[in-house]
Amino acid sequence: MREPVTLLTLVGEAMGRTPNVAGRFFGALGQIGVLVRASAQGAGERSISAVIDGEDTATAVRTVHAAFNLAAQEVNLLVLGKGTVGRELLYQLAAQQQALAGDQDVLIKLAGLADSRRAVFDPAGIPLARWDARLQESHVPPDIPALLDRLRRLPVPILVDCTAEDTTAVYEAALARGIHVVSANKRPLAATWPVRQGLMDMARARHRRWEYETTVGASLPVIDTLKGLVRTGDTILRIEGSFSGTLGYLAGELSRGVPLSHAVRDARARGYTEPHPRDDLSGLDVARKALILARELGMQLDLDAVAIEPFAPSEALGHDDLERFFLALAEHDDAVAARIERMRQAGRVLRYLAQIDPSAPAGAPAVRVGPVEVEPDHPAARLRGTEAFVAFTTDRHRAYPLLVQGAGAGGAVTAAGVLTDILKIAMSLRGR
Ligand SMILES: NC(=O)C1=CN([C@@H]2O[C@H](COP(=O)(O)OP(=O)(O)OC[C@H]3O[C@@H](n4cnc5c(N)ncnc54)[C@H](O)[C@@H]3O)[C@@H](O)[C@H]2O)C=CC1
Ligand SMILES: N[C@@H](CC=O)C(=O)O
Repeated sequence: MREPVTLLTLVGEAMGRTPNVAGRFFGALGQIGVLVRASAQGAGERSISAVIDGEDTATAVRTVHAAFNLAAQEVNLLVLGKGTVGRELLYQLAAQQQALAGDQDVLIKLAGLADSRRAVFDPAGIPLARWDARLQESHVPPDIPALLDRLRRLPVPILVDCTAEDTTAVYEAALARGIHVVSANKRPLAATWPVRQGLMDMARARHRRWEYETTVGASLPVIDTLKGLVRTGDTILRIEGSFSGTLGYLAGELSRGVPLSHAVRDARARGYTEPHPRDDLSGLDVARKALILARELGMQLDLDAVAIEPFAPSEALGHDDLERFFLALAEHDDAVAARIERMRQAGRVLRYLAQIDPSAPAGAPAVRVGPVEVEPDHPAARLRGTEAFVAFTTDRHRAYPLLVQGAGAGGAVTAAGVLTDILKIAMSLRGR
């Protein structure tokens, strides 16, 4: 037995007549990885005791209080990335923290924050008005395993991935430690099927949540809707739509006569594009989204099975350096403008569409993404700005596809979707 130990006792009237008191007590401790070394139930049915490691005392007490609604449910976040989405998430948290604690009994704390160069961690919670300064003051490099080790000791630990990196190893480390994951980042979901499936299995085996609603259509309820259709036994016949806020925005700007390179600069400045806009213009970002949806249907595909036609000429997309990239893109401004004008004269508009066809014949790609010249009566023709839409044609929604439509990119909507995913986890632990 490790020493020192703590005897944690839950005391209450009428315990013997209230169902599942012991389940909630031990379940709450198990959720945060606290080991119960010994346990006993009082003969008078008014107390339950557990012997736990002394170092777990504070966390265990807070967690048990929350499990019995004696205190707000504390949730502890480690946020990776403070770019467009991460930064906006922190602003929204700062604005909502008090209301969530008061109205929803959920106390969301920022335990840690990391960018690519440094990290800050404070188990008492980093004040949300000071996260920027605290990170600037830090000289600590982002040692992710060490940060996760500290996070897992706190009630309801959640890793929030607002980067655009390959973070599959980070998720593995988080889930192995019993940490929930919320992703805005599509890359781990678009990893090879065995890697993605391994993470899903790990989350399930450890009863941890992995939420990723914002990876397709920002805060639009695309993934929840699809999961609902699949779980209730509907058969998905086809999914199609315009999945990219950036490409929707660019198509609109081009049709107003804005040169391609200017419109892309503008979309990037507005926070719609991926960190490198090449990922949008090449079709890769839409391909990842389409793959994420296809996999929800159980289609065991990898990214290389997606047929991708780029939005902009591939030869313009080679440069890593952004200034050189924009210069190369500008060389194609006139040709792209001429194509848009030809479409306008023919009464059509340019859209970038994705199609998922689960029963595609052998040899034909089941998932394809690419530019399409659509007629004015096509649902995509009416999209404005960053609007995205996803149409689900199913056995039950055969005559009229089920449509999800709205802003598909941008810091504010995406961060709100990430916060919603965090709250889903917190609320489910409160039984709501
Ligand atoms: N901007 C949008 O409208 C939407 C973005 N997303 C996704 O959200 C993610 C973030 O997007 P943005 O905020 O727009 O990108 P961004 O480029 O503005 O921010 C990414 C941040 O991650 C940081 N970072 C890079 N490597 C890191 C590491 N190893 N550890 C910690 N931080 C690291 C970078 O320093 C940067 O600040 C991307 O995966 C994107 O696909 C999803 C839906 C919509
Ligand atoms: N770059 C993406 C951001 C959201 O996923 C887009 O424009 O759709």
